[in-house]
Amino acid sequence: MRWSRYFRSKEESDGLERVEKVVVFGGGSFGTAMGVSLARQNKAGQVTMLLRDPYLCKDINEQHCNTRYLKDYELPPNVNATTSAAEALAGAQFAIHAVPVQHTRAFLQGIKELIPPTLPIISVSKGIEVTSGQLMSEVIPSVLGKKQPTVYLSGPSFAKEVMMGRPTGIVAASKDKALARSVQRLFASPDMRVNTTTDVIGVEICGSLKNVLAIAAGIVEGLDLGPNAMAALVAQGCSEIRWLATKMGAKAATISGLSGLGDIMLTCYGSLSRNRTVGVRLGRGERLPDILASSSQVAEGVATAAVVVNLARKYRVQLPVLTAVAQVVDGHITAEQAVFEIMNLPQIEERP
Ligand SMILES: NC(=O)C1=CN([C@@H]2O[C@H](COP(=O)(O)OP(=O)(O)OC[C@H]3O[C@@H](n4cnc5c(N)ncnc54)[C@H](O)[C@@H]3O)[C@@H](O)[C@H]2O)C=CC1
Ligand SMILES: O=C(CO)COP(=O)(O)O
Repeated sequence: MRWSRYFRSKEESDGLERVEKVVVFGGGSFGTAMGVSLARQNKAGQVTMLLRDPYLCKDINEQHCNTRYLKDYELPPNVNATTSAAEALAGAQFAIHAVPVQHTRAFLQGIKELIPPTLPIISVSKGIEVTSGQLMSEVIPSVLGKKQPTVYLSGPSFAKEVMMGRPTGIVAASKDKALARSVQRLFASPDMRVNTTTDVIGVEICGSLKNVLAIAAGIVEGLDLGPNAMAALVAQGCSEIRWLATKMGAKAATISGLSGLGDIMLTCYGSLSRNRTVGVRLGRGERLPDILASSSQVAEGVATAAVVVNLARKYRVQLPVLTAVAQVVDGHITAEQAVFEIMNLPQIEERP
């Protein structure tokens, strides 16, 4: 970066050091990690997490530890937690929304009277609401109104790595360019690079579908099919995501960027992925209800898989891998049958 640009961006970031309070909706691993990332670089600011569980609040406030989701990490002193939405929202200048997609509507409906109409909501949740087929960029405005400022933050970013301060690159997507730049400056740090884009749909659909593809990658791992199969599967999955995302209006640069290819690679190959882990266990022959019952963390791809079938129909695209995941998840076929069916599809010419 040229020095002149460095100093310009420094000036802008100094402005955001005046952010005194950020509220985090949801006290799981990613809400905590992103809140901590902000708290570390702005020690004079306050990060307040809004949780449902008073015992977890007590641990966060007294032991400075999220004992349920990230028990191996100490939280900075300027991170606190409350179960009171009024207390959490009072004076907040940004809200990070990290409640799982399927619970977002009910959660926001419950607190919407307390959310100021000018408060920017930064959604980090990745998935599609099953009941409506909507992305977060549709769900949030449908509850809070179209005028609520919103940004969608996505990209390859495991919560634990963010907690460890490892270098991470993400994308802030908003139709409001100035707001996307504010969020870029808010999160940018020596550990975190943040790109901006106006391609909200691209960022959101890639972030949602990569979770479904990661389940497929886990299945290949669990069935021990080997690296040839894994590479073929991930390449096919990338094509399917590109076909659907393009029809939905996503830009090519988004699909090949951090929130597309970047997050596909992380989630399909990274052992920290919950979606991939669900796939590994399915591939090893475990039943989905048992897998879900034994995990306290959300794997958004399980719910999103169900919606993919409708999207394939609506946008008239064939998505053999992604729809096979849906069939395995809903118990129609086993993981072995899915592999057999995909391998026995007609041989084809490469498609653009
Ligand atoms: N963990 C990660 O590495 C990353 C997660 N994400 C996304 O962030 C979102 C949140 O994920 P995590 O924090 O990892 O999940 P998590 O499973 O660690 O925690 C989920 C949190 O949501 C809360 N919650 C669940 N149902 C709720 C309800 N009805 N009302 C209010 N709160 C509720 C839980 O109590 C918990 O605090 C997901 O959409 C995920 O895809 C995005 C990037 C990375
Ligand atoms: O979205 C993620 C990383 O970018 C996290 O993936 P999992 O939800 O599969 O753990």
